[in-house]
Amino acid sequence: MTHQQVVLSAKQVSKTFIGENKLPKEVLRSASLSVYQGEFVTILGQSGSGKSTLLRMFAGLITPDSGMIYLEGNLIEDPAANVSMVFQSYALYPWLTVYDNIAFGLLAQDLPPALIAKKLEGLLTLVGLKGYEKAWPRELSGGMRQRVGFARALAVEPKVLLLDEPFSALDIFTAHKLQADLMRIWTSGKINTKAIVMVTHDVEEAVMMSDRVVIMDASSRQIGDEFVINKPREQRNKHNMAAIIDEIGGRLYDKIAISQQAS
Ligand SMILES: Nc1ncnc2c1ncn2[C@@H]1O[C@H](COP(=O)(O)OP(=O)(O)OP(=O)(O)O)[C@@H](O)[C@H]1O
Repeated sequence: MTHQQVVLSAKQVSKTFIGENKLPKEVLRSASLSVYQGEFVTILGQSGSGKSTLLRMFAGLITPDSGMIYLEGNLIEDPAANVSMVFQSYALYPWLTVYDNIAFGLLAQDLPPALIAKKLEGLLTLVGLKGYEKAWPRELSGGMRQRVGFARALAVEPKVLLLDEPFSALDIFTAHKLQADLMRIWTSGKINTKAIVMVTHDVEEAVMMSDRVVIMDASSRQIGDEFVINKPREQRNKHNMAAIIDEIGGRLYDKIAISQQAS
């Protein structure tokens, strides 16, 4: 895997929201993060530290007050067509079948139904949804719904896939199965996606899946520590990754303690 070429980057982005109490809340302060070709980067950090805000900026869903977001050198200012997002809550359309949910982005591009069917054939098999095309989201388990979420995101062949706690609503067995399937798809070379950025609270999940884990620092409101995970994924397990899981968990704990003291 080559990591030289930057695919996605946040350059000194800042964001202040006006909270429900009408007071400004600074969430990001000149934060920067570059994601390289072939990289799976995970953002960890305490609740409210701005992880999802940064992820939504990468998708073009939130505009920074200052700073820039670039996808392959092009400024992202609006919802980006080449970027797909998967949400914790699945965010499926309940009035559409599994197939139509997955095809939604392609239908929006006005592609002919036969071409859409051709494009989706392999994907349905890849994500384990073959035979479920006519089902309704309400008929599916959480794991299967999230498979639809992944398939819908991948159907448009995004350059970048953004994952906002995609496994956290699932039981641990379903989550592990889906994580393994995503890893298989990601490393299979069958998708054209160049980089994945995930937000999670689960340190073990981050270490098992990522090439690099970064921590959003709630005090500086920037990306703080970074950990490169060099061990090949197929050789990683809970035991041989225990030291790095502990180190990152400890660092995270320290950051939370520091920011709680400051507030
Ligand atoms: N549109 C908005 N309007 C006002 N405040 C917002 C908005 N979006 C986010 N916030 C606030 O900004 C802060 C950071 O939110 P964000 O969702 O980015 O954090 P997070 O690190 O992803 O948190 P969590 O881990 O709990 O999901 C929070 O205090 C949140 O309430």
